[in-house]
Amino acid sequence: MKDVSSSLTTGSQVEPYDALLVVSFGGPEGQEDVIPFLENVTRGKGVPRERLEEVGEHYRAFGGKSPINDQNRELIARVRDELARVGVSVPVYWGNRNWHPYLTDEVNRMAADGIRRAAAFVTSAYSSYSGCRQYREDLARAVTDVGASAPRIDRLRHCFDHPGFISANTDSVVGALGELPRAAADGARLVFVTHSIPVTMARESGPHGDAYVAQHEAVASSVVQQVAERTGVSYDHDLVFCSRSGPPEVPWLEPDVNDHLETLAAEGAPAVVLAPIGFLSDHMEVAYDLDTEALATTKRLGLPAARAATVGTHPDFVSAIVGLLFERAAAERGESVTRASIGAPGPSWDTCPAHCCPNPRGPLPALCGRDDPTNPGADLP
Ligand SMILES: CC1=C(CCC(=O)O)c2cc3nc(cc4[nH]c(cc5[nH]c(cc1n2)c(C)c5CCC(=O)O)c(CCC(=O)O)c4C)C(CCC(=O)O)=C3C
Ligand SMILES: [Fe+2]
Repeated sequence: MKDVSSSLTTGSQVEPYDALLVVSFGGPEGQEDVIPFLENVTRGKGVPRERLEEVGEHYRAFGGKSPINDQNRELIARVRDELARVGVSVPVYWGNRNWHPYLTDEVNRMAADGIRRAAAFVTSAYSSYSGCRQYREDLARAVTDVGASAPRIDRLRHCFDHPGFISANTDSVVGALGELPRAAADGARLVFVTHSIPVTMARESGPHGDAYVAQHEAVASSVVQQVAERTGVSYDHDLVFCSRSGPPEVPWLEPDVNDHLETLAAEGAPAVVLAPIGFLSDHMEVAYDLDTEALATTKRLGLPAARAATVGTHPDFVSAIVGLLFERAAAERGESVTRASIGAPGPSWDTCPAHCCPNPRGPLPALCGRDDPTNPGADLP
């Protein structure tokens, strides 16, 4: 494996890029932001009113402030530190889909700063319409809104398979095992948790379908293996889902984490670790759906439980982001790169194939795919 992050340090490591753009979901910063934020998220999505009110209450209970923006500020600070540490000077920008700083405003700022070509790190590790193409549509809209002065933007590949993402998650699981009562820890079940999505969205995810679940299963088994190497214990594990939305008649991925905890308790599991591998930081889904709701379920069941940390600003995850930037830059310079990757699906791809993660409501312009007319490698359907 070519370690691009430790080679000689000059700005040339990021050529042809002159900026890194972190692209995220965004979240409200106070009570008055909650409704407009939720309107942004759910516009045209057919989310029932009762669900919206319920989720609004989750935000209200936290003072109307989602943890996600502060987490992103912290992540960006650590990425800047890491770039400085390896001697690379490149500006880092931040734009969101659903809240300030909005992507279009940030791309405008990049254009004003003279940025010509940027690499985008999207804070979503896996393939799905919500986590992949929808961000590519957001980028297309931002670039169109800004017009001719907008930079060209390349999205960095999904990070689910990156060794730094896997090892950061392993560290978190080992840490959580250490919080369990000693007698119960060795028999603990590792319960990996991610965001539920509609079954049809899961079926159409990735270049050949079914990528969303396959990628999570691969991460879960890589982490289980690394945990076994570190602790000497081979833990049983499951993949479960949280934060189901949508109308009740539309099937979403199951089992729900709370239902699964009931099952484990009935089977006599001595303890559980909840490992939120589907979330890169402590989003509202983690703060509410896991730390509030699922941990209340374990308490009611008398099941000892610990929640593993999200990768957040773990140093391995921060250097994974910088590694992905250097890897892609080298590939764009025409150098041959070995992609750092762990797990059965193999390294994720730079440019999405034409029908990857389709929009369930019909096609919209999207950057960074083979069906993107602005992409020099376009291979239009
Ligand atoms: C796959 C996936 C990710 C992971 C990838 C990624 O990170 O992008 C993700 C992230 C997030 N989802 C978030 C919040 C919300 N998601 C909603 C609704 C939905 N999510 C969906 C999927 C995903 N969502 C889907 C299929 C819907 C139904 C509506 C639709 O088809 O789009 C709703 C509306 C209410 C509701 O329906 O629950 C809210 C408020 C926040 C911010 C949290 C915070 O504030 O800390 C984050 C990071
Ligand atoms: Fe969501």
